[in-house]
Amino acid sequence: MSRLLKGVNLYLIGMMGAGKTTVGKLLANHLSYKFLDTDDIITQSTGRSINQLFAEEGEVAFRQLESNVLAQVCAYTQLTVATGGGIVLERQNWSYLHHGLVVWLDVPVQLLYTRLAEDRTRPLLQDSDPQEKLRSLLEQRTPLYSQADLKITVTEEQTAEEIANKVMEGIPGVLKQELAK
Ligand SMILES: Nc1ncnc2c1ncn2[C@@H]1O[C@H](COP(=O)(O)OP(=O)(O)OP(=O)(O)O)[C@@H](O)[C@H]1O
Ligand SMILES: O=C(O)C1=C[C@@H](O)[C@@H](O)[C@H](O)C1
Ligand SMILES: [Mg+2]
Repeated sequence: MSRLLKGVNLYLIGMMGAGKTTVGKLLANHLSYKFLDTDDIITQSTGRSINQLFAEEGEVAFRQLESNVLAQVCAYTQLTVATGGGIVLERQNWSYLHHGLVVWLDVPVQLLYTRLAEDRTRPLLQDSDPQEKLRSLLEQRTPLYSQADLKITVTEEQTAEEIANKVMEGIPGVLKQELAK
């Protein structure tokens, strides 16, 4: 499969809690690719947590950092990249994402909420009604996530390994479509 992909990067997009980081690491193993996480690169390079960056610099500055990181990452090949949930918001980011193959992990709000209920590391969820916040963010972003090359619909009972396998099974179909263009 990694030969079929010819080193083309795999970008995982989707809401916070969708499993981009968890599934991305497994996919990197399957493909013999390196794994990168744009959120991790930002926190490591700034020495600050995502919460700190949102509080001290604001979301706009965070989005700029995120775009800078993506621009640098896409210069490399053989990468599986877990992106931040909001990477799809900046139009310019799509020109970077489309250098590679873009996979949307589509997870229902109820499941996102269950996974993140105890999590305090996602600043956008520090809201009086986090479930409603997730619903409205997903509604707003669905047209953007839909620009992915491959959509994987995730259900509650699927393990991360099963989801990674589903992505692997979906890749040849996307490559065929690309060749037919
Ligand atoms: N298939 C799965 N089954 C059960 N739990 C999962 C699954 N995938 C991910 N999780 C759990 O859900 C939580 C969120 O997953 P993860 O951090 O991978 O999401 P993410 O898409 O990277 O989120 P963010 O955009 O905020 O970085 C983690 O606690 C992870 O262990
Ligand atoms: O969905 C979002 O906008 C975010 C998701 C996370 O990955 C982080 O990038 C940050 O918490 C913002
Ligand atoms: Mg993540």
